[in-house]
Amino acid sequence: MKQKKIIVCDAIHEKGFAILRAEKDIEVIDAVRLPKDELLKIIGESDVAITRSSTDVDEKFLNAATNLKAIVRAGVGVDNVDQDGCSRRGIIAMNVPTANTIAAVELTMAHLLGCARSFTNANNHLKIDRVWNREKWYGVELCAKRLGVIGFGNIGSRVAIRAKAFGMEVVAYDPYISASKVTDLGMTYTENFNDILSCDFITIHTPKNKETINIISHDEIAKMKDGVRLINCARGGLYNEDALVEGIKSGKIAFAGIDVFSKEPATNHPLLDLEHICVTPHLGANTLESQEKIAIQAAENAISAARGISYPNALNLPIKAEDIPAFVEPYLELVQKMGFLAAQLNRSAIKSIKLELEGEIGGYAKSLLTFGIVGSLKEANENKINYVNAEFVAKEKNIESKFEVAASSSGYKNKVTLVLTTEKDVVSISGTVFGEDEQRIVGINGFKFDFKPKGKMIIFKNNDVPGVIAHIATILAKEGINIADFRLGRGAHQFAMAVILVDTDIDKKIIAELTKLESCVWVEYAVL
Ligand SMILES: NC(=O)C1=CN([C@@H]2O[C@H](COP(=O)(O)OP(=O)(O)OC[C@H]3O[C@@H](n4cnc5c(N)ncnc54)[C@H](O)[C@@H]3O)[C@@H](O)[C@H]2O)C=CC1
Ligand SMILES: O=C(O)CCC(=O)C(=O)O
Repeated sequence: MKQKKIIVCDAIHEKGFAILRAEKDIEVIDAVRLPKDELLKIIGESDVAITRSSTDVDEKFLNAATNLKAIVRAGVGVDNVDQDGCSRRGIIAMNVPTANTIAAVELTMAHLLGCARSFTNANNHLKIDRVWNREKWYGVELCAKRLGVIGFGNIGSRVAIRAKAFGMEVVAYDPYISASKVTDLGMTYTENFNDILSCDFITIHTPKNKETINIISHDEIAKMKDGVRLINCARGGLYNEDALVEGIKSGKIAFAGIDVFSKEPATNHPLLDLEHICVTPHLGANTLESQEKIAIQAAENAISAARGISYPNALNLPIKAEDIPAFVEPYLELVQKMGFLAAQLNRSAIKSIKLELEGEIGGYAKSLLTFGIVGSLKEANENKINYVNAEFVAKEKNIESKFEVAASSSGYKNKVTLVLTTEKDVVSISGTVFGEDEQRIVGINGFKFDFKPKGKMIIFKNNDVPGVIAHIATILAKEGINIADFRLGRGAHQFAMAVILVDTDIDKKIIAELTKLESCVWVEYAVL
């Protein structure tokens, strides 16, 4: 029997190795101590790789991994795994989502206490400098202080519960959960990010993605209380690191507790030169218990994948290609993009996802719905949602998912409408495919359009009065934003909607300016 090769690229608990070595059909390659350029020379032999945050699964890695079938990220965050690159090469990317939750929660609590009492500094002062100075290290109490929690998932919610036990008042910001998940715990849920910025302590527990990178930067720090204390045990770069350095140097930030850096290992980072900070070298998951659990799960999942039996927590497993005729394929991609767009236009806890299908495409409603769910939930659940678990995750979150098939009545041969209902609003997006693969969005909330689902776009709903286009164009021109395309949809009533495709990223300030226009009903920025 030919053995399958599983390569372990980063340190995992010995129990994981023991599980791998016990299987006769598995050959284990221990590459833990191998320099990363050497790893690339041997990765080509392996069927499955187990990695942690020290190995970037990037273009270089994937180009060298010519025989790889699956990669198991032994942890939660998959921001260092190029999932699209994996999909393009047919490599299944998996993670181990909850085994290190408690470890990360408890390190966050340590940083929270460290931020309050500076005991890491006092420790260094006494042990290294041999100075007994009880006056320099006055702290503050957690009790009766406000803690802002950004991201109320597995880790954020547990940090909040522990902080509450310390007598803290917790305010949570997470647009992708139901408010009751927070309020049922006797905490405050907010949709207004400024409520977080006004807290005494702030901690972040979101994935790292385009929406969360720099979620706290210079402007946000400027709005904070003097003497605020900030913790980041999620990912480097969620707090802009230059802004952190500036804020700590100026004294605006009294103390920071930082476990993660934009570029790791971070042995020469300007944050390390500052006094009012406690840093740890990405230790969030490093407890014996967590590493044992992760290693066991990672090893078991890697074995299943090597044998082709199952791909637990697969992030990118596609629906069986042979069951899908060629004309349906672009619709799968289109529906996923429509879900992703709808979720960006309607950011709130999702209640239901419905597909309305016209034409022959109706015969593939179930597969299309899976892709629609993945698209709709991707933004808030990027670590967890995949084609395999989409329905299950939706059910677990009490999200109703359904479809309706009707005879073609709109004049299109095939048309799909995705209706996303959240606690805040209902957004419907219609799409079709022209020719073999010309995907088009043909409607948003009943307004007719015809544009490609691709790129950076501002969606602007307004009162249908003269001068609106000129006002928008003036604001964008002032900011040096080039308009690539401007599509207008007019409704039967007094409203109109514009889709403005732009060449460069749009920051929050521009959206805020557009919101202030008298004609504006709502405006959102989305990227597909
Ligand atoms: N320091 C370390 O060693 C560790 C770090 N982590 C990091 O912690 C992160 C969170 O982990 P979990 O809690 O297990 O993930 P999770 O998926 O359970 O929770 C993430 C939460 O963030 C929310 N979220 C997404 N986008 C948001 C936004 N723009 N604003 C506010 N909330 C948003 C989601 O709705 C979700 O509730 C991981 O993505 C990982 O990067 C995780 C484990 C260990
Ligand atoms: O890989 C590690 O050890 C860090 C864990 C982590 O950051 C994660 O699980 O997201």
